[in-house]
Amino acid sequence: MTTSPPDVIRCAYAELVVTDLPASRDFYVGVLGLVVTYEDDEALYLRAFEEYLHHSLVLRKGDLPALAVLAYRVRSAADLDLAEAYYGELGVRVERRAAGATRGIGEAVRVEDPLGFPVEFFHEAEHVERFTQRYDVHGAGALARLDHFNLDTPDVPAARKYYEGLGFRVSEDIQDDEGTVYAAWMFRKPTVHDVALTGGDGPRLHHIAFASHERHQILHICDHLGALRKSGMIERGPGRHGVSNAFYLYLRDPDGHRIELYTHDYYTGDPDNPVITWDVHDNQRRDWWGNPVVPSWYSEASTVLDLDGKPQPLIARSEAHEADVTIGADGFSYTTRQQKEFKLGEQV
Ligand SMILES: O=S(=O)(O)c1ccc(O)c(O)c1
Ligand SMILES: [Ca+2]
Ligand SMILES: [Fe+2]
Repeated sequence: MTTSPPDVIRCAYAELVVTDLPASRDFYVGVLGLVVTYEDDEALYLRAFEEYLHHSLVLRKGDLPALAVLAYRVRSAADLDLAEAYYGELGVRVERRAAGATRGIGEAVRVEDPLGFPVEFFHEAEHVERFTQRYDVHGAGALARLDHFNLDTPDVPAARKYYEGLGFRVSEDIQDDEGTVYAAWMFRKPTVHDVALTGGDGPRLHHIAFASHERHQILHICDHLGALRKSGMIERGPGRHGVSNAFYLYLRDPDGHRIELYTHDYYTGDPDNPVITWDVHDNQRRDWWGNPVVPSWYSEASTVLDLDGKPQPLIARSEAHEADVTIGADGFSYTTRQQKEFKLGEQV
């Protein structure tokens, strides 16, 4: 590459296609408590309480549940020209979008990246009220901000190299002793990740995650779903991750899109931040208490659209799938107590 990459600050918003806007509003606003910046019959523009840009999530009505775009904020308007040149040199499809092409977002560059994902780079965006201290509207399950995207992609080392080209650094990854890489977490903002690469058939969106400040907010959302008799929307957790150390919960929205609620990972901002590599057979890597990862978490993910709104064809992962290597939902693995012996986990 001769051109410099755009200076990415952080993951900034995602646009999901949903089939039933009122049902989605009941979940994202009624249960998750996200703030409606703007809504009409076609779309909902939502933000979490600490966010002052127009939105961090767009839900657009459509026939096929899918990811329409992942957006990263760049440091300056000049980075849009860098993005256009960088992706032009990569030989992928590049579109320049005028300010307002997406409500609340300024001029942008939208690409089909080398991994097959629709990705947008923007700098300008409309500022709206920041609800950081609007405790009068927070509610018990208040979410603070968008934290990361998690992407299913067949070749994790290739995806890692592509994101390193964009200036992302690895904070943690999962490997085996033959060097197969099952997942990697990469960041621009000084937390564990803005993007995670999960080895699997792709391109697919595995999840998007919102961060809360405290575990009790995540637990309240579990209780709230119970009160609505919608506890079935809980797919995995609540629990404590090994990777990232975050307390987590995974929900499936009315269309099956996976949303993670996440709190308390750690600071990664120094240049010598140590990389943590986990053994795929360590059953505390994905859940610090060793709870099994439910099979659907390994196998299911959202369709991804190209820039014409058409589903991207999938490329099958050729390396081993983590779910197989750990024999079902983490069925056989070891804990530090039983070094190298296998602990028979619960089969779910
Ligand atoms: O399950 S893992 O501990 O590997 C994990 C860590 C951080 C995440 O954001 C995640 O989705 C999954
Ligand atoms: Ca705390
Ligand atoms: Fe996550």
